[in-house]
Amino acid sequence: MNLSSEEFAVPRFHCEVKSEQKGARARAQDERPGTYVDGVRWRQSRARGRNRDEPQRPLRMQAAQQAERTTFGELVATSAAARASFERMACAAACNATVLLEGETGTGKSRAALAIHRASARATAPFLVVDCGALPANLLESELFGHEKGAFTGAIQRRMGAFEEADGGTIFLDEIGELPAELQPKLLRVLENREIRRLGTNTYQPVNVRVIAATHRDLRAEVQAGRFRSDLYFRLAVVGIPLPSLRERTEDIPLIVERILAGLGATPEQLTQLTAPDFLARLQRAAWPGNVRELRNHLERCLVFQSALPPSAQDAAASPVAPRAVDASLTYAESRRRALETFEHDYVEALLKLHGGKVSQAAAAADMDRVYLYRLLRRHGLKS
Ligand SMILES: Nc1ncnc2c1ncn2[C@@H]1O[C@H](COP(=O)(O)OP(=O)(O)OP(=O)(O)O)[C@@H](O)[C@H]1O
Repeated sequence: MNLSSEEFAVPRFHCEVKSEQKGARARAQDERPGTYVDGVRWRQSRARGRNRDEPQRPLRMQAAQQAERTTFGELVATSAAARASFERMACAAACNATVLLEGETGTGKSRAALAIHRASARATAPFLVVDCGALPANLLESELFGHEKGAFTGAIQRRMGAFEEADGGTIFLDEIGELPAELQPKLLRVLENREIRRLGTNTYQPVNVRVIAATHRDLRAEVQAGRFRSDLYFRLAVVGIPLPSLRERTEDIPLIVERILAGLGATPEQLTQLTAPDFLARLQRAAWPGNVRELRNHLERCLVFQSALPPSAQDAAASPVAPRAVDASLTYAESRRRALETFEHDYVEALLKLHGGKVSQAAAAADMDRVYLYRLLRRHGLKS
């Protein structure tokens, strides 16, 4: 097919090809400038397999594989959507390609990245995490690529960057959608040429690192809006893995609840109480904007308060059992950790509410670092 566009500038996503049950469908992505085939505007085309069985065979194989994989690393699921993601993770582990994990906050992106690394040939080499949203551009550049002594004020000694430290292993670039614009071409270069340049030097050195990136943003929309470089997006999304939100797969909730409670060391009585059909049905009806992380935090609160709390933070805070929050059968350290988690959650939730959702204002009023407040909000599933 000979496609030509009306103008020289084309949309960043020109055409989408999707496999369907009986073949594939290609569809134009943007009305402007439009796509023309022999002078006729083209919107979509379908391609079918040569015989009926041809497209069915891989689909059947895929279905059989999906039926088998209900876990990947510490992630568990039974829904078709999550199992399809697990299959992709397994494929990603078997190769060296760059991976882009896309999903809302708390859907398990960090755990998926670690599990891919652990299942890969690089498992015994380092796994390094860099949060691209946590640092200003100059510090992030040094964090990623390192710096020479005197490269900038305060660079009192030479420092290795994460890419060098992760040599032979994997680097996990969390919140890649927050990568400052000035660093985007630098990361692109690393992905294309597999070489880095420390701040303060003019020479490039080779690196052998597998990149897994994650974002809670719709990165394609960021590209369309001109905030994220399309060439970098395509370099990152060689293997794109979507992680579905919890509300898109409420059938996974019982299994996930069991897994989380076991991990939290729930007693058999607590397990019975918190996996009772009524309680699970309530959990399945809740919204969980913070996804599995929020569900996990809620279950932790249930264990602390020794009660099947209704799945709403406000209800939980108003629970009459709150004053009996101490469980002396736990170690002091564990009990303290859980109480602190609950306090942190409730504090930052109330703080943000008080300041109408304005993070900078809330951080200033609470005398907290804004980046730290963001981190807390994300950890507790209160902000994506
Ligand atoms: N399918 C799952 N099965 C069991 N636990 C899960 C699953 N998905 C997520 N979790 C748990 O939810 C919590 C949050 O996961 P994780 O930190 O990987 O999320 P995330 O998507 O990286 O979040 P963020 O975008 O905010 O960084 C972890 O405790 C993780 O173990």
